[in-house]
Amino acid sequence: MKLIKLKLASFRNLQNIELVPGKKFNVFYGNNGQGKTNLLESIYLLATMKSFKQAKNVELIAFGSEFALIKGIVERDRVSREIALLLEKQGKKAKIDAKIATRLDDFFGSLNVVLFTPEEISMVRGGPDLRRRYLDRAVFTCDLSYLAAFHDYSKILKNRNALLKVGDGSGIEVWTEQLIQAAQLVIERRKAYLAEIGKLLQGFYSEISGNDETVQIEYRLHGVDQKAYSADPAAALADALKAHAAEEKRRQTTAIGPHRDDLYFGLNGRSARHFASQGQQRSFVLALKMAEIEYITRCFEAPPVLLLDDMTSELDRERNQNLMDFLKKREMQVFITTTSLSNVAVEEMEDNKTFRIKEGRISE
Ligand SMILES: Nc1ncnc2c1ncn2[C@@H]1O[C@H](COP(=O)(O)OP(=O)(O)OP(=O)(O)O)[C@@H](O)[C@H]1O
Repeated sequence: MKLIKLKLASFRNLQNIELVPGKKFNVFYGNNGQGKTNLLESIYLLATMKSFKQAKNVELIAFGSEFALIKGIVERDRVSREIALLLEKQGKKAKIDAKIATRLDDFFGSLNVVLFTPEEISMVRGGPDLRRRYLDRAVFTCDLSYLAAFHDYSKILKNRNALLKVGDGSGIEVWTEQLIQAAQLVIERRKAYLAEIGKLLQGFYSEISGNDETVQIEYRLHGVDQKAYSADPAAALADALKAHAAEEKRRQTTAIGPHRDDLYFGLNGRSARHFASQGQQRSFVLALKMAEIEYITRCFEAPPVLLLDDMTSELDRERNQNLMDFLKKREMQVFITTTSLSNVAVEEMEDNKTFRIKEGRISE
């Protein structure tokens, strides 16, 4: 999977861009605030329809403009397609080969991306919502039907919460039953994904850290007994909801379910969130991303495009070198941003293209 052309109009500070990236390493350099991250954000949007900064459309459209346009020509198995995303203040419209994309699988899967930014260390350190967001997006990439399962669950949860807010609890059983069913579909898919990623994680962590530390990744049900869940998921969820009934009445919201679950990241048998150093946490996230790259490569039989935002300044020399070795071995297109070319070992990157970004303009 490769992005062979990118056109931007009125996207943030990138007013008018036409770019022909190379098939392997693409390095974008420039001072702070010139548009490097904006460029990666546009590619991410083209793949996922979402901003990795959770930005609203009005923030993505250049100041003073009414809309922004992101257009890319992508190539997979020697077939190229044009993806276009029109961002208006009220919404987004996607077109594939000039036809409006109406179904999910019209749009998704033409371009897959994996993103690594310095901020993503907060996935280890921060609250569970960041880990759930990562997990849901990762599961969805290879399993489009996950989105329907996730939306079903969210709808039922919303209805159940609405009833908890207004009523005396009557009629809740119907929603509880539906919630239990929908929750299982979400949890099972998340767990299945983690089982696969878990198998790959250790190898990549060792590769990146160059030591023999051990890593673990596990799904953590919130307020539900893990063993009871393995034996009988529906009964375990029902029991947990019963046990939380008083709390639910008091707080007027559903107390357990996938919307509260978390991921556990372990390092040498201890919580990476609480005990790992910054460097170890960074290696953990990077290993997770490498595992995701491998997973996507297997399910699409084509590697995703990797977006590395200003990451070279974040890793030490040895980890950097290990990352470079990983990238060199793969037929994967990579977009790297950096403040200075001296931060990245361009001379080691076979088949590289460098671009300078200044005040929203890109030159080779
Ligand atoms: N909607 C918008 N319209 C015009 N300019 C915008 C818009 N949103 C952000 N910008 C501008 O984009 C610039 C930030 O770009 P970006 O985040 O890509 O910087 P960067 O080159 O990655 O810098 P750093 O190295 O500091 O991360 C800022 O100058 C900001 O004012």
